[in-house]
Amino acid sequence: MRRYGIQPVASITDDLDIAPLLITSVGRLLWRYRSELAPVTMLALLIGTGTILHSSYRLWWPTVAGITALVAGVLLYAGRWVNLTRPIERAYAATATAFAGGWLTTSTAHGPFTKPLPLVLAIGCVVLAAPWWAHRRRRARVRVERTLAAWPDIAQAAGLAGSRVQSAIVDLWGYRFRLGLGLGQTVEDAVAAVPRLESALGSTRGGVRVQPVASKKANRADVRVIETDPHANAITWPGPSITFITQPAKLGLFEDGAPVRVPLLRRHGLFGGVSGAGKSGGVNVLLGELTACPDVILWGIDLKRGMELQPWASCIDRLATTPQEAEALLRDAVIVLDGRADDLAQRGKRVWDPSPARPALVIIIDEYAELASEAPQAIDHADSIARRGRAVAVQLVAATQRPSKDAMGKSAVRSQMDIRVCFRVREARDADLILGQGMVKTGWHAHKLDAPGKFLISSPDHDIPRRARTYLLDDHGVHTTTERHSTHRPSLDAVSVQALERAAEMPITEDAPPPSREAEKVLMAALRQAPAEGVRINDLMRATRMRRTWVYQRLQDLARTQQAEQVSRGFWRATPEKHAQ
Ligand SMILES: Nc1ncnc2c1ncn2[C@@H]1O[C@H](COP(=O)(O)OP(=O)(O)OP(=O)(O)O)[C@@H](O)[C@H]1O
Repeated sequence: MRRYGIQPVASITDDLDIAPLLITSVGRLLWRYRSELAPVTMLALLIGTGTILHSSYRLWWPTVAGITALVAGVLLYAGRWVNLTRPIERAYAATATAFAGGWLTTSTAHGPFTKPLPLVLAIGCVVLAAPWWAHRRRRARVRVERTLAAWPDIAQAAGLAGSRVQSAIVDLWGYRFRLGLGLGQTVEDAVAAVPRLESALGSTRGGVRVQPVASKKANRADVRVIETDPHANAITWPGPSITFITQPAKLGLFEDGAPVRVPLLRRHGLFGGVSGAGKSGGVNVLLGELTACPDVILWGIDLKRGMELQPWASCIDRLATTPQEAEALLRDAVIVLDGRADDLAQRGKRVWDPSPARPALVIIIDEYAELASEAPQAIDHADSIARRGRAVAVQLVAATQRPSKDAMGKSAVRSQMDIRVCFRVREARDADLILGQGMVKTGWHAHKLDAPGKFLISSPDHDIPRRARTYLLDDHGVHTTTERHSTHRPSLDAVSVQALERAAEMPITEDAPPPSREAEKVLMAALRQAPAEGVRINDLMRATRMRRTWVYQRLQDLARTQQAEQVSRGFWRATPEKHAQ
């Protein structure tokens, strides 16, 4: 009994020990549920502040009212700055601020416990708390914060002990966080830890991606956890995202739901991937965007008898469906290019700024490999456009299954492609052909893309292998888009038209053998006689009586063998050393 008799004393002592523990636990709970408790905290703060203001600064109520109106207005109109991206979120923030500020203003003047202020506050808090508690993004953010709070344990389990979470962003599709890697850990270590991370973070298999960060810092990695896959279903094209080619076009969505924005002006594009991977789908989206621009004129080459591009015919200014037509089209594109180059030189300008009156010329070539095999002459022109077209806004977009050297004809075309869109390829190394040598090794695994329309993009703005999916523009979509856009198509500008007319009048063909050989002699002589500042291409054309393409091609050849050099833009002469020899 005695033993039991001392029990209460012992329990009092225990209670005293437990008190700080209890306070810490309650504190921890309050901190853990701070987001859910925010409306209660707000209510307490308002009563406290109202009491202080009423007792000591009663006359300040107009200031409180003014600040309230200002903050509510700023939230409503500029809430984006504080990550309130949706209008409904901004409206909520402004309403809550107006209510809290209005209540505080009144209680500053009359006292927080003056009737009916307590009742108004209670009702207001309950009404405003409901959307707060229900808000999906807030709840997701809290869930992610709680998951990442356990990061040291997760990192330990995944073999990344010592790494830290530096920042996290929650979006519609999941969340991503920036990882500061532990001493000596690399992005490759983080990539290798992906299956363990998936398990430790409780995500689905394949739901975690690790990427190097854009700044290329070796001790950082971006981890993306996909909870809802935006690529699970086809994403319908939402309509054109641009009205001028100067704006970046949206081609689809990345896995985090972010749009794939690509500036198109002064860039050549290559779309590659196996049959059925979605190249034509990608080209359709591109056409949907470009046909919405009144400062772009479109030409097309489709040697599959127009199967792919014919549906766009009403928006395409010129469509070639046979090798002969393709060759003529590209030859004319080079003439346009030269005409524009001359026009710029005369105006003392360096680049052609597209406008509806002077549109950019974009040439879409479906199945480029077929062009290379069926119209090899055309490849010379394509090569010329790829090399010199950017400044004058004459651009190429080529789609092909496998852009090998054979299929692409001259390799210059491939190397000049600034935007590479790689759909699924059969073998890993094929991605190198589309994206560039060595890309597969650095994580550009296009062979792992698992659905049509999924792609990797490499361009000056996208240098990280992030999976994306193009929007889907079905036949009906193409039909309605062409109907809508065909009424706003521009015509070819006067400079280009005149260049084409002049060329049509010129009797000499560039591939007639005897005059060509004669012309080569004349060209070399003219270069040798050129003054120190060189001779203009126009003068060389006149002297040789050959077209610009021919002259330009020979000059390139002579430059390669160091027999001629470009002194300044458009001025050439024979290389002095060779001349002296
Ligand atoms: N973004 C996408 N989302 C969903 N499905 C798509 C997408 N893109 C393409 N597809 C589907 O994949 C099929 C094949 O696509 P597409 O014709 O574009 O492939 P391709 O690479 O051009 O093939 P080919 O080289 O044989 O012309 C389409 O019929 C379409 O149903």
